[in-house]
Amino acid sequence: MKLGRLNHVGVATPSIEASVAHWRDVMGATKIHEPFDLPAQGVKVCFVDTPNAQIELIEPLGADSPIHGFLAKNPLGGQHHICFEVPDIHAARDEFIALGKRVLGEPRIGAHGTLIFFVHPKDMGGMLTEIMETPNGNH
Ligand SMILES: CC[C@H](C(=O)O)C(=O)SCCNC(=O)CCNC(=O)[C@H](O)C(C)(C)COP(=O)(O)OP(=O)(O)OC[C@H]1O[C@@H](n2cnc3c(N)ncnc32)[C@H](O)[C@@H]1OP(=O)(O)O
Ligand SMILES: [Co+2]
Repeated sequence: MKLGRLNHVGVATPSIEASVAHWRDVMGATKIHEPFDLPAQGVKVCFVDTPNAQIELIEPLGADSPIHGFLAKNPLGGQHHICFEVPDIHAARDEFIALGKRVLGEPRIGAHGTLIFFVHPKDMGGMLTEIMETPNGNH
């Protein structure tokens, strides 16, 4: 596996509105994007730019949201996943499977509009890991 660029740190929250106030007023984030719903992934998303990466705030959307369990255990929310870029999402998926890691589902379109998949935290040292195909032109 050739580690690519850190694209974002996923932070689960019960309230994007409250978290935006924290990242703006406490952390001094200068660029907070408009929140948007991602119903296919069961989350509402808001990107907060940092000087060298991005915070991806995620709030549950719908009864089947995959982050309800996390928030039940962590009511304040917190660091949920980390996302790295790869040039070839299918080759990366095959590599993780060959390494015996549990890849969760097929590659699907994520919040940045490119294909993503997740690797189970229990196979990744406790860190839910998202792999994302590098957006066009940023190889
Ligand atoms: C895709 C749009 C956007 C993007 O960037 O493009 C996003 O990133 S959206 C992010 C939200 N979507 C996902 O997280 C999808 C992948 N996640 C899952 O399929 C589940 O969350 C899963 C399978 C990782 C955990 O599901 P759940 O919490 O319902 O299962 P368990 O309670 O049985 O958990 C099993 C075990 O794992 C521990 N766990 C759960 N979540 C995390 C986490 N985020 N980081 C670390 N560990 C986690 C949980 O505590 C359990 O451990 P145990 O010791 O057995 O209690
Ligand atoms: Co993410």
